[in-house]
Amino acid sequence: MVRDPLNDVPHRIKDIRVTPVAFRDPPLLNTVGVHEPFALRAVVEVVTESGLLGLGETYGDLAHLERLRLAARELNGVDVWHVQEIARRIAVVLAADTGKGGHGMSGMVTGSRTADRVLSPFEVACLDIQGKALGRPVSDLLGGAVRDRVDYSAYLFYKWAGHPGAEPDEWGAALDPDQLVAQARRMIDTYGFPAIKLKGGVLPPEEEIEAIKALRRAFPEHPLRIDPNAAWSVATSIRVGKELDGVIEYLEDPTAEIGGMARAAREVPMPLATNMCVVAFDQVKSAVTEDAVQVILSDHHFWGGLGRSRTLAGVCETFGLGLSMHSNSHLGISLAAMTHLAAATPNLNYACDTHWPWKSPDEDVIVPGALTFRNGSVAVPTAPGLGVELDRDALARLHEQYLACGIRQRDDTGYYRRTTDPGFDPTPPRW
Ligand SMILES: O=C([O-])C(=O)C[C@H](O)[C@@H](O)C(=O)[O-]
Ligand SMILES: [Mg+2]
Repeated sequence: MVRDPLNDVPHRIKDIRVTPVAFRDPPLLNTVGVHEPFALRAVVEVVTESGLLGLGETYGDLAHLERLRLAARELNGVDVWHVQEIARRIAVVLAADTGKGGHGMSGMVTGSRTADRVLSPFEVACLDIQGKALGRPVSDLLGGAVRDRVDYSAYLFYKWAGHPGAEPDEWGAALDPDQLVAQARRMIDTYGFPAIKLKGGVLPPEEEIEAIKALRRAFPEHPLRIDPNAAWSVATSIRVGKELDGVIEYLEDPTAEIGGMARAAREVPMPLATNMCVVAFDQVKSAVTEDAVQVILSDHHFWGGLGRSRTLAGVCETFGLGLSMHSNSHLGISLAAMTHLAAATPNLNYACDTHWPWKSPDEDVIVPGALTFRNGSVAVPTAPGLGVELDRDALARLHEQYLACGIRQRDDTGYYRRTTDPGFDPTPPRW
């Protein structure tokens, strides 16, 4: 007899645990400041009456944690197949939420929807359980993998040699083109990444243009991108865009807002990409009408999970937009989710972002071995669900680290002011 796992055992939610964790993070510079010594994440565990465990990962800022816990209390008894009911309950409980408080992006992504950010880890955990119930990988639940490996890009950052007052880290300083090329060389030698992204908006644009040109000379075959997180005026964006004609595959968020991006897009020769001015479905219409962006970087952490990210992919396909993938500092549960999503998204036509190389290999919440990089790509897990297993000892260690580190909200600007320049003002446009 063929077992019908959908019907013979209900997979109703019995318990949800939300555990904040902290892991070491190098002093990576961006236009709003610098990464603090620890990055925060939250691990969401959903347990069903049938005894299955699903995993999700999301931001670890205190305001977000409080919302996750509020939402978790509403979800007991819901069947993990009823993600729409989960979304409805979360929308109801957050209806009066003004969206205030950090959520892990240090002010760089501000327009995403609170309910979508909260839904995401629960949805991923439910998909993990659904996959385990059926004995199928999450990519199968999303329509099936169209590739068995997912490409990621080398995500370069300007950085200090070490955190103020600490020893230099293993990567050392990267504050000029030669040091960035050395950073890229090391990252590509180690991981094999087929594309390169530079986090810009840190130094005057002329210096960042020189860095991109140095990367082009050193890596003639690698597609390149630069992302100043809207640090430039429209005029500066146009100047840099023209200067980098034929050098970069896309220019990511050179300037703020759909209107600014639209004006820049009319003048620059390459596609403009965004994970800042189109971060929710209600922003797509004006972006398309104004032809403000040609590539959207999806991110299941703020688009409301993997299912809604597949919907975004359909929207991009409909309007002829390119699709790439954004990341923040993350652990293995997120990497697994990103990999399943990318595998099951045929029109994801760029190497995805990942902060993975910046994380110490000995710090994660999953049992090592499920996700490995080869030639810049990760094999799509084929085990049921996400295909990763929670390492409880590691979770406890990183939770202790969270309690000890004292950081409760990502604050790149505050850290930069405290350590370097009390008068630092990241208000865009900086150039
Ligand atoms: O593409 C992006 O905008 C990002 O990756 C945002 C991140 O917060 C990045 O700027 C960082 O880690 O500093
Ligand atoms: Mg970006």
